[in-house]
Amino acid sequence: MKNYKNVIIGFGKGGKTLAKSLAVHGEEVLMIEASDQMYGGTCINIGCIPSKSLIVNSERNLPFTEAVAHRGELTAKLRNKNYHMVADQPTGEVWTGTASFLSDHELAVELTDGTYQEIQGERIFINTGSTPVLPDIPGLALSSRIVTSKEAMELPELPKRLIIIGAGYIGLEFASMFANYGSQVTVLDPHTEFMFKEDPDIAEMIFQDLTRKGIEFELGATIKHVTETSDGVQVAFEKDVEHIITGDAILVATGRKPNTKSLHLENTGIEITERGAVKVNDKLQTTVDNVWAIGDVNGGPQFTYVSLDDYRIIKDQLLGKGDRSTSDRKFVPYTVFLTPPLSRVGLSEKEIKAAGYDYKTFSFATAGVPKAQVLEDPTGLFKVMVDTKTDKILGAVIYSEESHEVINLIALAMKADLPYQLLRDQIYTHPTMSEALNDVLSD
Ligand SMILES: Cc1cc2nc3c(=O)[nH]c(=O)nc-3n(C[C@H](O)[C@H](O)[C@H](O)COP(=O)(O)OP(=O)(O)OC[C@H]3O[C@@H](n4cnc5c(N)ncnc54)[C@H](O)[C@@H]3O)c2cc1C
Ligand SMILES: NC(=O)c1ccc[n+]([C@@H]2O[C@H](COP(=O)([O-])OP(=O)(O)OC[C@H]3O[C@@H](n4cnc5c(N)ncnc54)[C@H](O)[C@@H]3O)[C@@H](O)[C@H]2O)c1
Repeated sequence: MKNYKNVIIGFGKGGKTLAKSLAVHGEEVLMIEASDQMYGGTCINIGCIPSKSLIVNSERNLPFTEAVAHRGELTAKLRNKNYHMVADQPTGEVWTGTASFLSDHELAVELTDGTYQEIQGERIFINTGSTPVLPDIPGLALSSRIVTSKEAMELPELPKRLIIIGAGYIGLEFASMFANYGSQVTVLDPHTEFMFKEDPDIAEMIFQDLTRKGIEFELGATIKHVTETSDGVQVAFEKDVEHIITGDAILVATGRKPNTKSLHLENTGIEITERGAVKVNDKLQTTVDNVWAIGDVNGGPQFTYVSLDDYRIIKDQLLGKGDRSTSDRKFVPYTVFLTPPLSRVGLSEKEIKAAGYDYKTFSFATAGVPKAQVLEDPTGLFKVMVDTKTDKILGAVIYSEESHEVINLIALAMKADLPYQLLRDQIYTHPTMSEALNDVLSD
C-alpha cells in the first residue's frame, strides 16, 4: 500500500489552498476529488460563483438562457484553472474518485476510470463539503422539475412560475434573481418571521422590496405534499387552512448538511457530532491524530471564506507557529446577495439590546449617498451601532448597492478595535458607497 505524506479528500476551498501551499513547500500532496466536474469544489462549480454570475446578469437584463450558458463557460474555465493549480505542482497529484476510510490512516479510492486503489495517508485532510437537505415531504423527489440550487442554475429555460421551498440564503438569493429574470416566484417557509435573524426594520424593508418585485411569500406554511403533474408541479401547504399552489418548477433550498456519508467514518476513530459534522477542536483536529476536517464538513459556518480561514489555521500548525485557532474568529461578516445586497457584521440591534449595552444607532438612508444616485438604486439603509462607553462599533448592517464591499471595511475596523470616529473622518474616494460612512457616522 503506497504511503502519501498528505492526502486531501475533496477539492474544497480550504483543501485546494492547503494543497498548493504544501506543494510549494516541497511536500507530497495527493488530492482526491469525486468528480471531474467538481475540481475546485462547490463554490466555483455549483455555489457562490455561478450563482453570483447569474445574479449579476439578471441585474443586467441578460436573457436567462444566455446567462446560463455564460455561467457554464465561467465555471469550466475556473475548474480547469483549479485542476492545474494542484496537478501541475511538481509534488502534487490529483485523482478523480471517491475516497473512503478503511482505518484511521488507510483509504480506499474508487476511481472514476473504474480502477481501485488502497493508500495510506500520514496526514489526512477531510474537505468533503456539504450536500442539500431534502426534507421528508411526501412526493418530494428530485426530478427535472424539482431541483436543488445546482440544477436550478442549469435549467434549459426560465420557469414561468417557480416555487421555492425555504427562505434562507439560497431561497432568497434565487427568489430575487429569478424574479429579475421574469419568473413569477412564490417562497414557502415554516418560520412566520421573515429573515428572523435580522433586525425587524431591515427585514421589513427587504420584505417590502421583494414583494414589490412580485415575489409572493407564504410564511408560517407547513408543506403537506408535493405532486408532479404532466405539465407542472403542485405544492399543498397548511397555513390556517390547506392551500394548493401550482408552478412549473420547485427549488428546494432547505439547508445543507455535512457530506460524510461516503467516507465510512465508522471504520475509524473519527467521531461525528449530533448534527452529523466531523467533530473537531479549535485547531480543526479530528478525534484521530493527524486527521483534520476543513470547511462545511466540520459543521462551522457554511461560507467559502470560512473554509479558507480553516486552511490558515491548519497551515499555521504545519508550517508556522501553530497558535491560530477558530476562537480567533471574530466579526465574520456575511452578505445575502439580493438586489441590492444585505450585509452584516457583529451584533444586530436586537442582540445589542438583549446584551444590555449602552449604545447609539447611526442610521442613514442609502438615497442620501451620491453613488447610489449614480447607480440609480437609492434602495436601502445603513445602520451602525456603537458602544457609547468605548466608541467601538458593536455591529453594522447595510442594505444597499455595494454593501458587500463596504461591510469588509467596517469588519476590519472592528477587528482592529478602532473607534468609529476613524471611519467617520476617513478620506474616501468619491463617488463610492464607502464614503457614505462620513455621513452615516456623523452626529
Ligand atoms: C448555491 C450556493 C451559493 C453559495 N453562495 C455563497 C456565497 O456567495 N458566499 C459564500 O461564502 N458561500 C456561499 N455558498 C457556500 C459555499 O459554497 C460553501 O460554504 C463552500 O463551497 C464549502 O467549501 P468546502 O471547502 O467545505 O468544500 P466544497 O467546496 O464543498 O468541496 C467539497 C468537495 O468534496 C468532494 N467530495 C465529497 N465527498 C468525497 C469523497 N468521499 N471523495 C472525494 N471527494 C469527495 C465533492 O465532490 C466536492 O467537490 C454557497 C453555496 C451554494 C450551494
Ligand atoms: N451569500 C452567501 O454567503 C450564501 C449564499 C447561498 C448559500 N450560502 C450558504 O449555504 C447554506 C445553505 O443555504 P440554504 O438557503 O439552503 O440554507 P439556510 O439554512 O440558509 O435556509 C434554509 C431555510 O429552509 C427552511 N426550511 C427548512 N425545512 C423546511 C421545510 N420542510 N419546508 C420549508 N422550508 C424549510 C428554513 O426555515 C430556512 O429558512 C447557507 O447556510 C449559507 O451558509 C451562503
